[in-house]
Order: sequence, then structure tokens, then C-alpha cells
Amino acid sequence: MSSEIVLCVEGLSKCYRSYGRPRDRLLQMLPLAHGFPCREFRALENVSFEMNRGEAIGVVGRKGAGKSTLLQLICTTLSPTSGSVFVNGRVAALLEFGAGFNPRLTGRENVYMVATLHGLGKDEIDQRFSAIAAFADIGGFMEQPVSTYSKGMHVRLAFAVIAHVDADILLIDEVLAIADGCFVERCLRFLHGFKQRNSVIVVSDDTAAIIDLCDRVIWLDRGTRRQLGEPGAVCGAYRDDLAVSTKVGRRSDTDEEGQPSTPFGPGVSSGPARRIGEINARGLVADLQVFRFDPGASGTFGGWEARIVRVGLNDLAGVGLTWVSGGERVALRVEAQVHVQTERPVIGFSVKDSLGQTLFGDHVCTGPMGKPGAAAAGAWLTVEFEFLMPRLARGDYVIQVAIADGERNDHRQLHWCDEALLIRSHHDPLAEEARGIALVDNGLNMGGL
Ligand SMILES: Nc1ncnc2c1ncn2[C@@H]1O[C@H](COP(=O)(O)OP(=O)(O)OP(=O)(O)O)[C@@H](O)[C@H]1O
Repeated sequence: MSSEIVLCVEGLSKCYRSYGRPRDRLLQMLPLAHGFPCREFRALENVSFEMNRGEAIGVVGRKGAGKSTLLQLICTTLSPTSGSVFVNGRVAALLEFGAGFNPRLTGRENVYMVATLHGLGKDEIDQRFSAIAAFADIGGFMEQPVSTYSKGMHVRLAFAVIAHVDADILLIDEVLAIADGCFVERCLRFLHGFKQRNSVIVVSDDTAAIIDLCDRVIWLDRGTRRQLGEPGAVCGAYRDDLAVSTKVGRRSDTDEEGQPSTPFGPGVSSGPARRIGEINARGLVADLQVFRFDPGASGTFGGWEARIVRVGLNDLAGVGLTWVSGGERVALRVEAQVHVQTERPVIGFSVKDSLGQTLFGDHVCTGPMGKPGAAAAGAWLTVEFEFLMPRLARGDYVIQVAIADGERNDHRQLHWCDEALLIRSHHDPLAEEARGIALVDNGLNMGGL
């Protein structure tokens, strides 16, 4: 990180006024007009900080804390009530999803329009267009009007454009929460590279991603700067504060007999089990939302001699789950069909965080059932990996699933799904010690042999 200051925010405050009647707001703007009754709300109060080139700063805070207001003041889409912002360089911002796009124009036309507004000439945009399209990865939608895009596509295109306009400072507001896990991974990889030379401010509730990316974090609380400092310490304090005062709705923790319905009960009394009991007793769970398997999702490859046809997370009665609690016993069921004789079929999975780091995984060759035998063309293979779902920090995770032919160190991928399932964790686990995986069983059933 260089010591060159690229941003200096000094005593920044923003006061919004709301009027009882809309026409009072208009009349108030007239010369000599004054005295119309209004209510003042201080969204930001005397916030100061500096940012160096090569620095990434995260902004966390509850809803309404003033995070978006701060970013809008920095990129001058809002003017401050008092205080100043000094910027040394070009700023590009991704503040609201779709902001800046004309919905009637195609993706391509919008790329040219937005990049032009950021100061790029037509030749420069021509040269960068294929890189922008590859980053956005929205296929034929690039030639469709933006009004036909999903929110995720908007974010993909908007991020791809600002990533290619030679900004010195990027401002990214919460929008990544809308994007899919795989794209978020791509954006975070980009931001890690970007901050080698430039600077970035990211607003996000994904404190794990913030800690990984940022050099410092600002915690805004009701418009004021409550803390500014080392990411782990500030995010930890912020999460603790949330935990103390947030009433987290949880699903039933006890069954009809009053026994704990999760494998971790509050009654256990020693070592890690006692710790887990304490966590359960605090009334917090890690609620994980499971998105449906999409066989057509991007990031699949392989020789196509086999196809992964279905992937789902089930409870132990085989019922598909769309929400799972951290600590709950689940079965990841993978169904595949081989289209050619396959001597040593192997099915495996791994769970990765939004930075692409593997948290855990397994494949049938290492499971208690031993190696599977050969499968004839047309055979269906079904594997169930049974495990205790770990308590995952807030953020997005993907489950990759693959079928291969061979052994651990010598195999050929037949079909690989990069993002077979997306899991979104909605709560912080509060207890890092509770992370982990306990594989209980897996089983391989082969039919049609
Ligand atoms: N135009 C406006 N007029 C009046 N109040 C506003 C206006 N814009 C924002 N506010 C208020 O200012 C406060 C800060 O808003 P801001 O959008 O900056 O918060 P935030 O931390 O980004 O919240 P969130 O996480 O929900 O996006 C909120 O209480 C909001 O209601």
C-alpha cells in the first residue's frame, strides 16, 4: 500500500429534511422563502477518515446507519450538509443495482454509454468490450434490452463495466448481495487484484468477505463513526453488538418431547460439546438457505460420458430441504447417469466459500463403503453423503459436485458442476469453534448394471 492519500473525508455530515406537504419542499427552494415547517434527520454526522492508494476499506453497520449516504457523498451524487470530500483520482461507483443503465437500451449499448460517461473513448471501449462481456458472462442477453434482465444480470453487467473503466477508487455498495455466489467470487478475486494498485470501499454485510478483502473497516452506527480499525476487531465488535440486541427468529429447537431437535443439545457438559451447548443456549442458529440445483448453470465441464442429473440436500427421511440449520444432520444426494462403460466411477463434492476456498468435501472412494465397482453404459449412480451441516459464517457458499473415472490421484472428469448448489448463510454463527464437519456415512447404490 502506498502512502499517497487518494481520499480525504473531513467532518462529513448529511441532514435530510422532510416536509409535511410536498409543495412545502418546492416553495422552500424559492428565493427568500423560509420558515416552512420541516423535520430534520441527520443521516451522517461528522465522519472523517483518509484512504491511501492500494487500500481497501470496508463499511459495516445496521440498516439505516448511513453507509449508502456516505458512498453517495464520496461520489458526489449527494451534496453534504457540512464537511468535505477530497478525491485524488477517478471514482467509479456501483451503488444501486442497475443505476446508470437505460432500460430501453441493450446491454452492449449500455456498456458503451456508461463507459463513455467514465471518460473512455469509442476505440478504448471497442478494445475492452470482449473483456467486459466475458466478465459479465450473460451470454446472448448482452444484445437484449436491459429491461429484460434479472437483478443478478444487472449486477453482473454493472460490475463488469466499472471493473474496466480505469478507476482509481471503486465504491461498491451492498449490490453483491444480489449476485450469485460464483459471480461474487469473481468480483472478490478482481477486487483483490484491483487493490494492489488502486483503492476500494465496499459496503457489505458479509463480514467474512470484508475481513478477507479489507485493510481497515469503518463501523457506522446511526450516522456516526463508531469504530475504524483492523477488520477482524471491528467486525467482531459489530457482530457482537448485533447479537446482543437482535432478536433472531429461530426454528423450533426442540421436538415434541422437548428434546433438542439438532444433534447438539444444550444439556451436554464437557469440552467442545459444552461449547456447542452454550451456543445453542444463546438462541442463535446459522440459518442456511439452499438454492435449487440448476443442471444448466455455468461452470460445468467434462467429457460428457456421464451426467450429474440431480443434486439436493435432504433430511434423513429423504425430504428435500430449502433451509438448513447449522448443526443439522443432512444428506447431500447426488444422482448421475453414465453413458459409457465406466471402470471406476467416483462421485465427490466440496463446499467452498465465496473466495473459492474449500471448507470440506468427500468422495465415495474414501468413504466407509469403499471403492465402487464398474458401471455399465446407462447405469444410474446414486450417492448420499451424510454429514452435520456446519455453522457457516454469513455469506454465500457453493457445493461443487463431480463424477470422474479413476482414482484419487489419477482420474478423468466426466462431468463437473462448479455450482451445483448455492447456499446462503443468513446469520453469523457467533462461535468460530463450532465450524467443522462430521461426516457420518455415505453410501453408493448402483442400479441398471
Ligand atoms: N432522501 C432521503 N430523505 C430522508 N431520509 C433519508 C433519505 N435517504 C436516506 N434517508 C435516511 O437516512 C438514513 C441513512 O440511510 P442510508 O441509506 O445511508 O443507510 P444504510 O446504512 O445504507 O442502510 P441500508 O443498509 O438499509 O441500505 C436512513 O434512516 C434513511 O431512512
